[in-house]
Amino acid sequence: MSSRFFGASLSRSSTLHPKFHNPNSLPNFPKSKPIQSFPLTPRLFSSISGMGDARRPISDTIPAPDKADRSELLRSLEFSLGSSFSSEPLVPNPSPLIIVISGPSGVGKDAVIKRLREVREGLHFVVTATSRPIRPGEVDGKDYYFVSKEEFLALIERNELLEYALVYGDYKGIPKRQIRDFMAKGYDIVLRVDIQGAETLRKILGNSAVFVFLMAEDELKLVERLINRKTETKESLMVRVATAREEVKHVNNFDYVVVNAEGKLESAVKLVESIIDAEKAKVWQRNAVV
Ligand SMILES: Nc1ncnc2c1ncn2[C@@H]1O[C@H](COP(=O)(O)OP(=O)(O)OP(=O)(O)O)[C@@H](O)[C@H]1O
Repeated sequence: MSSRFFGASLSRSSTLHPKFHNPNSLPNFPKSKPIQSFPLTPRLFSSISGMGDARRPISDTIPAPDKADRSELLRSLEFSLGSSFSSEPLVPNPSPLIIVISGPSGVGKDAVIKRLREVREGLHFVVTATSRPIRPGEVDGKDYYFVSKEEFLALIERNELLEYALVYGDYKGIPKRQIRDFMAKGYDIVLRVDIQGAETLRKILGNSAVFVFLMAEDELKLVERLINRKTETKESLMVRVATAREEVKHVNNFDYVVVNAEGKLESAVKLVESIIDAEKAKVWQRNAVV
């Protein structure tokens, strides 16, 4: 982690997305003491002594606020303080975040992410690469990046995947390049992974990413949600529910837990947004490097 105010993270990407960052307003922070804009030390006194009378009280050189006009007052304050007032932002743009959203099957990961995509700008939802054949209705580059098994193995070989797994005979993995490219443009990155994937990512990214665990309000509601979705056979239902029981025990490896209660999807999405907002306001930023 490094500080938004004092650390190396002060040098920000200059390729921030134009939609939500004005590149002209990018702060050009000095390398040291970035928020000490008003040095009230020797500089002040040297400028006053330069005026001829070091013993003269500072207040004598500044017109009364109710008599002087604003620009005159500003100028004399600047003169007395020995430097002009900067209109550069005092707080630099926050570092792009990596947000890992996970939780048991049926908790609503896709539902939360779909809504987040609608309500929040500046997020990039990572598209996973897979060696599984494309299914009817799926779009390459939107649902997944569909690659052959050989291409997938080449991605592994070239260390181009942040994390990958073999799921029911098909490879699935997170392309690093996609994350790098979007972070360089100032986007925050959202990764949707199962609990095992989240555990692997925690080992790789440590505290440099934010880990959010989605939870249902109770076990019964979670099972009902899976039944209502009508996507599972009785066997897969059994496996998913049994796995979910185990998975909720892993909540301690996460930074935040968000309850996606029945009929309260909107509140869950708002809470995820608040987590992102709070993370962006942190003095000590998690600077993820992929
Ligand atoms: N807050 C909610 N209230 C009621 N129903 C919900 C809520 N959130 C999600 N659902 C519904 O629950 C079902 C499961 O949600 P979803 O498919 O998003 O879960 P998931 O965590 O992505 O599951 P999986 O890991 O199996 O893909 C869906 O039918 C979805 O519409």
